[in-house]
Amino acid sequence: MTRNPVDVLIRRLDPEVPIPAYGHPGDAGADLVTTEAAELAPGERAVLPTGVSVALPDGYAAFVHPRSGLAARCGLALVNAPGTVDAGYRGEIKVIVVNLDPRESVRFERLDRIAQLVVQQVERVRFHEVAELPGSARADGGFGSTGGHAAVGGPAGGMDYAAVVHGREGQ
Ligand SMILES: O=c1ccn([C@H]2C[C@H](O)[C@@H](COP(=O)(O)OP(=O)(O)OP(=O)(O)O)O2)c(=O)[nH]1
Ligand SMILES: [Mg+2]
Repeated sequence: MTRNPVDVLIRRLDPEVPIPAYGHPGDAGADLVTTEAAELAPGERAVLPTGVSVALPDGYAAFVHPRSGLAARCGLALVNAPGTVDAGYRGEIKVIVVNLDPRESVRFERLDRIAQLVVQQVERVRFHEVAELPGSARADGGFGSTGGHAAVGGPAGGMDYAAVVHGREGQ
């Protein structure tokens, strides 16, 4: 089943820039181009303009993701991947690239596709401060803890999540 597309307003700041397009049906990302040619030495980074700005509907955000082909072929990464474009941002979308190849420079021509934009619905949350968090199977096991000794504490032990949240409403 195909869902209706979400409408996003876009402004071209450069008349030669193509409207971001999905390569295939079902693709998550629409490609962004750079309007400036650039050459990055190994380890060098740059903030590249894309020539577009957007107005996303409330409740959405757009994420600037790397293109895997450039990552595999040239070692190109996005410093802040994925870059977050807020619904209220009306400025030009920029792409913060870095050349991670230790030896080779990477060169872009004007209008080369350098990144892809993924538009997603995002939740807005309310934070409820509590003295103790409910238990969980993972508990405080952090990086690399899976597969070691068993986590202490059962699922949601000792606290009714909904009661804590709803019990505090109106306070
Ligand atoms: O890859 C990116 C990431 C962000 N932005 C724009 C849109 C986003 O809404 C704004 C701010 O980004 P972010 O919140 O990540 O940066 P910040 O350092 O937290 O800045 P601010 O204090 O303005 O929120 O910059 C881009 O154009 N490209
Ligand atoms: Mg921010």
